[in-house]
Amino acid sequence: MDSGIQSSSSLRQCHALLPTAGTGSRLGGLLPKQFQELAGKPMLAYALEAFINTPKIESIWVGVSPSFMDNPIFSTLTNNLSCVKFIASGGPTRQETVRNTLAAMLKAGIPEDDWVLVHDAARPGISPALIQKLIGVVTQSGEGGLLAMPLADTLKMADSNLAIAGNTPRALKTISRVHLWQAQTPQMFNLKRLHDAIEEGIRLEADITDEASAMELAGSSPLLVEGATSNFKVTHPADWQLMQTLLQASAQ
Ligand SMILES: Nc1ccn([C@@H]2O[C@H](COP(=O)(O)OP(=O)(O)OP(=O)(O)O)[C@@H](O)[C@H]2O)c(=O)n1
Ligand SMILES: C[C@](O)(CO)[C@H](O)COP(=O)(O)O
Repeated sequence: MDSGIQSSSSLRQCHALLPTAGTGSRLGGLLPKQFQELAGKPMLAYALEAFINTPKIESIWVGVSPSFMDNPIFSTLTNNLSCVKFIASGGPTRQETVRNTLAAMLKAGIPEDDWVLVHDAARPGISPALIQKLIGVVTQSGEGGLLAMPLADTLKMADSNLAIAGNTPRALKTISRVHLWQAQTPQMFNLKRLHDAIEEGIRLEADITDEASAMELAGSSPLLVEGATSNFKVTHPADWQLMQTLLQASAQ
């Protein structure tokens, strides 16, 4: 990886953005999940290392909750690598953290036309090969895209018992899974266009749960690039256990 953040106007460079201001409420624990130790190191370290080890990534911007900025974990995670910037841009929602970090990147002089790859700190199964695959498809087509997986299971619509604790919901109908994909990250878009799309989504109070949904709202049709099952999001305790087993096995 190059150490600076200079971009030439003739070449659109790629930057990573890791939102890390979540509280990890569904996982639990004393610290937000991205700072908890998973198979020997903080979960955030896996995603950081994958981007640091991807040669096409020029700089990495980590959106941190202002209350965590003083945490010594950040300098130990990267050995003070100058291409990794920790920004006090965390907001109350994921999309606000991403929007604030994009704004900080623009303010710091990253060219508006450069690419940004937004990746959940809670997806430690990402690898340089997968990041490179997304960069290859997106830069070749010139259009934004995301890693995603075609749905493998049969999909059921449940009745409203889902909302009532202790009740077993019933299937009302089966939804066709043809054309259905599960969105992963990274999600790669033009920096300024993504910033503006999320800004607009927030203004409209739209249900934008990932970067692609903000871009869809703005009229784009992002490319779906097949990811990997191992790139799942660590959300619940069972995900943590499974990821720990996978990471321990791959370290042997
Ligand atoms: N206000 C927020 C909320 C989430 N995130 C980040 O967005 C990614 C995906 O979010 P998720 O896995 O849902 O994390 P949490 O919001 O922390 O989890 P929970 O909903 O269980 O509290 C994580 O890297 C998380 O740190 C963020 O930067 N700012
Ligand atoms: C961005 C994401 O990981 C794509 O699947 C997902 O939408 C994040 O959702 P969360 O509810 O913030 O975990």
